[in-house]
Amino acid sequence: MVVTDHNSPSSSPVRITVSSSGAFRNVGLTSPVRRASISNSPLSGGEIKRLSGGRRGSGNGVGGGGGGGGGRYLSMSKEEGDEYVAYTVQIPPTPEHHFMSNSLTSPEYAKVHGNPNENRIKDTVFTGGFNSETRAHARRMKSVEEMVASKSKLLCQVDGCDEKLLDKSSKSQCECGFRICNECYMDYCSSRAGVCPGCKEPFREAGEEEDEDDYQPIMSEEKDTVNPLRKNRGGIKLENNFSLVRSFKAPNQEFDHTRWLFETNGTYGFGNAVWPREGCHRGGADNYETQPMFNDRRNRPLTRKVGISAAIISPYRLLIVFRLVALTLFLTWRIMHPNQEAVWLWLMSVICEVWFAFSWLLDQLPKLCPVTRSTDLSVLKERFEPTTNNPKGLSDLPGIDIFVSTADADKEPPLVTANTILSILAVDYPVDKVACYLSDDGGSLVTFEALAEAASFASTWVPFCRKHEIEPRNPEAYFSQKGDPLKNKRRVDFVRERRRVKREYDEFKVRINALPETIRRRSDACNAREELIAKKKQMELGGSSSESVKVPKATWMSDGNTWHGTWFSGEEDHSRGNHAGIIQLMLVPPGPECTYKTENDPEDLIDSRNVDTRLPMLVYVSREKRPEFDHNKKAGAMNALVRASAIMSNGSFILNLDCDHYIYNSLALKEGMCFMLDRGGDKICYVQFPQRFEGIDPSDRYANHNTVFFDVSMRALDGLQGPMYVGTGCIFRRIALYGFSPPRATEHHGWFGGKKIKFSLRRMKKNKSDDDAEMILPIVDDRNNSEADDELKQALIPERFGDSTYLIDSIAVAEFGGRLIHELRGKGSHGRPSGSLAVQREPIDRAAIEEAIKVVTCFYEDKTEWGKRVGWIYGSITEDVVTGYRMHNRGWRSVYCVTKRDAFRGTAPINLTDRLIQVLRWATGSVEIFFSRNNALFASRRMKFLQRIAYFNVGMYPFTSISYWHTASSRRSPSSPANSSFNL
Ligand SMILES: O=c1ccn([C@@H]2O[C@H](COP(=O)(O)OP(=O)(O)O[C@H]3O[C@H](CO)[C@@H](O)[C@H](O)[C@H]3O)[C@@H](O)[C@H]2O)c(=O)[nH]1
Ligand SMILES: [Mn+2]
Repeated sequence: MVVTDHNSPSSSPVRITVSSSGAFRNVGLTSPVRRASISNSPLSGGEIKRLSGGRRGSGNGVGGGGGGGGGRYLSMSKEEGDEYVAYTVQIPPTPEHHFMSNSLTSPEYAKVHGNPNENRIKDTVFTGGFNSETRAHARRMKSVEEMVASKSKLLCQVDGCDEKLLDKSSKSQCECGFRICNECYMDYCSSRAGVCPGCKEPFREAGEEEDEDDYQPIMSEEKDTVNPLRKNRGGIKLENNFSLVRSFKAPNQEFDHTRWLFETNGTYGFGNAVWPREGCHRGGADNYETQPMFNDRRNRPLTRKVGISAAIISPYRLLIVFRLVALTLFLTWRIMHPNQEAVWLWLMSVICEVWFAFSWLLDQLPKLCPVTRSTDLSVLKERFEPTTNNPKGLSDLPGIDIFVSTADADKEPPLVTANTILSILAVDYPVDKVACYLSDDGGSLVTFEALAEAASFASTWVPFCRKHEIEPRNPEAYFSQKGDPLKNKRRVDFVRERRRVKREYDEFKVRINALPETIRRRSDACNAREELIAKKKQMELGGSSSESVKVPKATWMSDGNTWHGTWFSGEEDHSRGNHAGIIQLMLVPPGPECTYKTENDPEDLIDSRNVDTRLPMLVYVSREKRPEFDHNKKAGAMNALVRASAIMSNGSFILNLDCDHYIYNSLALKEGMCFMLDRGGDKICYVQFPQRFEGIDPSDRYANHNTVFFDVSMRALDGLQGPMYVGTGCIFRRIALYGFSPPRATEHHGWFGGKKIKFSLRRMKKNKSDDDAEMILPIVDDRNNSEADDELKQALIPERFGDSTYLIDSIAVAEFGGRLIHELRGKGSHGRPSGSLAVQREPIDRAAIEEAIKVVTCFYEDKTEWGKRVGWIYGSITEDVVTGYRMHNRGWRSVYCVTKRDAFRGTAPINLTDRLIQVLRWATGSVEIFFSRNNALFASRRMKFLQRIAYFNVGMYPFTSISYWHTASSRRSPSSPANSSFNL
């Protein structure tokens, strides 16, 4: 492996200026192409840091990765090394972190080591945020826990009350589990605005939203069962005003939640922000002496499930029944009336028809209970984002790593990839929580330099998008949009700045499109020079000038180095499928606080005062490729990114995008996170978004839109524990990708899975025999450390994840970041204190980058479970379906997130050949699934019956083609009895 440092004037692709002194770093980028304004500036000297994995030394045996990092780096110059040392992998200072690493043992920590709660208070609780917990709050939490422990289960837990619980049922009044007798409950309701003394939240009934549909009450438009409030509890009368719900349909027939919420008494659970609950305060009609409690809104769910109206679904179900009856009658008739003259043909036709009927049934059954969902971004903002009171506060949202895959710079134009990257860099999510990784399987310099160009252009584009709320944030798509660009734009400088940015983008486009030519010319010149030097040397050594010298035709980078990836000439070690691993940090992780320009520099294209100019971290990764290894296509590329990102940013969630799918709705990430962070979200392994396509002819002649699949089947599957993973546009929970099991699951026993058994996996005893199938999450519990310690060691054995300790250490941190906040966590899972993620990301140090290089080498996966149980699953060319299937098999659920404005948009093959190849590939993948252990016939009990049928059908559908083929070919002969075949 090589570390190259260069100080060549004005020609480096990226110049990263880092102040080595403190926490604040400036990211300065100059364009890779020399432009007058830049090369004149005093800052034009540049340096580039690139680490690349070289060919494994012959002495290094396969699997001998232990010494993988050692001695393979050239030294870096001192100061630059120091700058890198200033970075370390982001590990929020959580109790778990202290447990994992001993480097952070402050004396303070040591003092309180014995008390994990104390520890939590010291290190992770931040004061000041609108919704963040205060130290006092955390203390109270602790005391509540003590109280729970000390008091008998049947007595009221309110201090100073020893009343027996009147309601003998085991349920407590509030979901926090705080038990309270009826009298105290009444007291708290009337005098203290209905706040539970346990959790300091308005009372919410325990078990109100448990399991099966536990993260949202089903809200069906016909049944007004929206509000699970008990209407007459202890004399509290609640006005029944729910009939209003019916009228809250927007003109486009969609249910208007905001109106419903604010214009009725409908509440999201207990404690509505707008209407003080009746009966909860004294006084008569004008009893508004209690301020509406806006804090109560944290009890509103982030998402809701909306049942599809019976007016639509009932006729549909009826139709299915009707068709089923007709089919049965028809088939009986067919079988009863054999054609004696052509028995064989008749038999074949009947078989085909039965098959059609069967596959139709397989297709229809899983569609019986579709759902739609909606999210509430305002709740997300209130709960996790800094507020107007504290605008400088850090966001409490978990980190997301975004993976973009590209494989071939010829087939996947770099301009498209660059645009995708720009749409990601401008996404509306806390900047320091986003990290973008581009996986370049081609190892192409064109892609590399296109990415550097994109990083440079982003410093104009991203602030422009933020300032004027541009949608979509893909410049190509934005500038080619039809319609008035001025719509909804209020700022006076919009027109001028748009014009400037457009001009800049046009130049950017020209540069990107010229890249192959630029690089070729540059390389030719460099190669000619090298040849000349070689010749000179040969002459000096006494050779004749006529003798030709062999100089490899290298591809040259703009900084005067040969490229580590593939060369145009395809030399050995520099060809597709045989090149070193490369990791380049294009944009360093941003600081935690918004950086605004203080004065307006006339040189700047846009006036970015009051606009955050930070850019998210951006990394170029090209994994090592050697001919003797199987690279497993996209799945392999993604797994390399999973590992590299675990070390460099370790976001608890991962978004996967193909290079041709860009973010069309800048709020998409937040929409997806609503599901992950809502009550019950800890059971969700991924949120799949529909794939939408652009540039398809209006008649969609090759059925690129797949409307039935994306708008019917997937919605239907959403009602059956979750849609399949179908590739691009999917947010994963990192630990689900690591192969862990969900915190709790439901098993479906008996015929058609009618009997449900719910259990919590994390509390399960360890004496499970089929350990092979099960991987329990290594929860680091604050209470019983020793036991967790064992479990952790067991689950994280290097045989599973490979021998990178960095990677293994990062797992618990990723798990912590994906937890729900305490108030929302469900049974059997662990929460995190709210505010615990509002910490500064720790910088990346050089060792981390070295480690990241190590984990993208070919041999890292040898003798590990990557691709078998961990990460994207290998062995099928439709890796996506299998990967999702395995997760569902473990009991995870998934969610289908259809947003009003498409979340992502992409391009699809628009010529017949490409489309056929694509469809053939999918069908081949399906057949592979059918004949593998991933056939849904062998699915676990944690899958619902209909869900299994849906997965079974995935493996089954290609076989229908045989029947089609038979029917079609027998139809050609006019005398064929199969002419009467019905047409589905
Ligand atoms: O060796 C490879 C091959 C492909 N890819 C990437 O994988 C993605 C998907 O490949 P593509 O040929 O575009 O397949 P599509 O049929 O368009 O993609 C759909 O089907 C694939 C499964 O067959 C899924 O992986 C995709 O997410 C899904 O969008 C692209 O971004 C490629 O760059 C790699 O990174 N490495
Ligand atoms: Mn594609």
